[in-house]
Amino acid sequence: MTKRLEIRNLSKSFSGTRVLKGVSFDLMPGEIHALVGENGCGKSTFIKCLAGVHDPDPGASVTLDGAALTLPLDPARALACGFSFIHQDLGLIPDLTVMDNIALVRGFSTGMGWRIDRRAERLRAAEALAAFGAGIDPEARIADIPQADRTIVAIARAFARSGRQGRVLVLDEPTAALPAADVDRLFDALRRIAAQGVGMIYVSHRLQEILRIADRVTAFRDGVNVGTAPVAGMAEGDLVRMIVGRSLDAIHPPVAARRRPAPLLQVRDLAGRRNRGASFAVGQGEIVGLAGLLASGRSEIARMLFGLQPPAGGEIRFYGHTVAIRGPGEALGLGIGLVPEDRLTLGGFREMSVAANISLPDLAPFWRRLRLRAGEERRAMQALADRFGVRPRDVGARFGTLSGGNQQKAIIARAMRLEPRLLILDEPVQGVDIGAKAEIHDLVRQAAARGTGILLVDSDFEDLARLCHRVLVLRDGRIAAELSGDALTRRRILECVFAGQPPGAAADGDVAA
Ligand SMILES: Nc1ncnc2c1ncn2[C@@H]1O[C@H](COP(=O)(O)OP(=O)(O)OP(=O)(O)O)[C@@H](O)[C@H]1O
Repeated sequence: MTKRLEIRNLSKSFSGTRVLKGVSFDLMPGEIHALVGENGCGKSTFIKCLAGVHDPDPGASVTLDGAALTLPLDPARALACGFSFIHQDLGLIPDLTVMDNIALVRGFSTGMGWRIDRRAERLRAAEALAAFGAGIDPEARIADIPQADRTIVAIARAFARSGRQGRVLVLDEPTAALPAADVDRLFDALRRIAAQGVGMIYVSHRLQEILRIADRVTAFRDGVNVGTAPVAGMAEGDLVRMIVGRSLDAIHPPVAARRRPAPLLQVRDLAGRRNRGASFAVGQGEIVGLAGLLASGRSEIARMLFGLQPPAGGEIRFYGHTVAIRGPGEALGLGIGLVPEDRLTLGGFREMSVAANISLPDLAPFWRRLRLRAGEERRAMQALADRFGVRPRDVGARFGTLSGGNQQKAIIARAMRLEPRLLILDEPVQGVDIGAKAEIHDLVRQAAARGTGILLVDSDFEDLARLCHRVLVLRDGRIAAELSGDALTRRRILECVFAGQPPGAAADGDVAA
């Protein structure tokens, strides 16, 4: 069979540094080919070369269905060739309907007098969606449909835009924001698309999902393809060895149960837009998890405690004193740190250096006699970035040039540098590779061992069960369950999160993790 895509000797350098080093890769029609590797190994750069965003170094060749493509590509030509790219930010307009979102990219059908022909539009959208078998209503608003369906609409829109059935679909962490039940729905749609002959490159750090959906997997390490293998018969450990070159079995010891510690944070009847009265406490040195479905109000609690959203009611006590936290400055002043869920808008400053991003909230230690000791600041930030494994090892680099996972590590370094008394982590290992995840978890444990109280929002229930002393399950705006000791298992968290959901929603292996 002719290969759908055959890439040979693909290299890419930035200012003389080679980040892709002669990569070869191939994709068959109808194949789902996972691309894995540690943060910064070059996955996004590889994809951007195919998308025509980056020009590869001379010497590469790309063949599509047996025909050689002239390099470099540009975005319009990549699209015309039948490449479609689905990024984590789907780029849909939530207030518009499904059909308007699709029509926006390929132009509206017009009838007499150039009026938009809604019936024709509806038909075209229904046609574009039919291939996915998801039964999505073209007239539904994007904001009102499940997360998985939004991804499906984004794929239908990408295919509609390329004006022909897509030949290569590239998905970048498509399940990152999906609740558990939605993952299966998306996977069903992906299998249907594959059955029609579309080849897929599927970038993800979620190894369990790769084992479920992919036919083959390729691992990159430091810009080099270190292996391609069929997924059938593989276990998670095999994937880990492919990615990091060794086994990580010993890195995740479960946290021992502990006696109730001295209270640090006490929250009573905290209400917001989603929360209808949450009451809980976090003790010194305690790691408390918050579990729930997407939009269950977990992140809202994080925002209210960090002063990013005023509570609609309730009381927050910190070290026994009632406090009003009117902004992040006041939160920081109290000793509350946050690693936000959305690192792109709330997290880092892309144009500033990595060092400046880490040191920003507190430069005081480096001011002496009215002068900022820049060299000293940079050395201290370098040491910190090294401790958190930020790559590349140059804190003078622009933050925006770091890979997604390394940006996340830098933001965690920034929050932990201030040694907060309460550290709120909202999806801290999202987009972070398996080795770095183990390191971040170790750092969280170490911070707790020094007495920091940790409030952890995480969609990976396995991680919550391993890392936390207690897990609070949010449902319908309230804390529906509290799990600790022997009851604190992934299975039990799943059951509590999905209680009241349709039967089967909490089936084992159904979690977005
Ligand atoms: N525009 C750029 N300028 C300089 N260096 C860059 C640029 N874009 C990427 N890099 C570097 O290229 C390397 C590969 O980054 P890339 O984003 O491809 O990694 P990745 O495998 O996608 O990582 P992640 O899993 O964290 O998303 C990194 O060291 C990154 O800092």
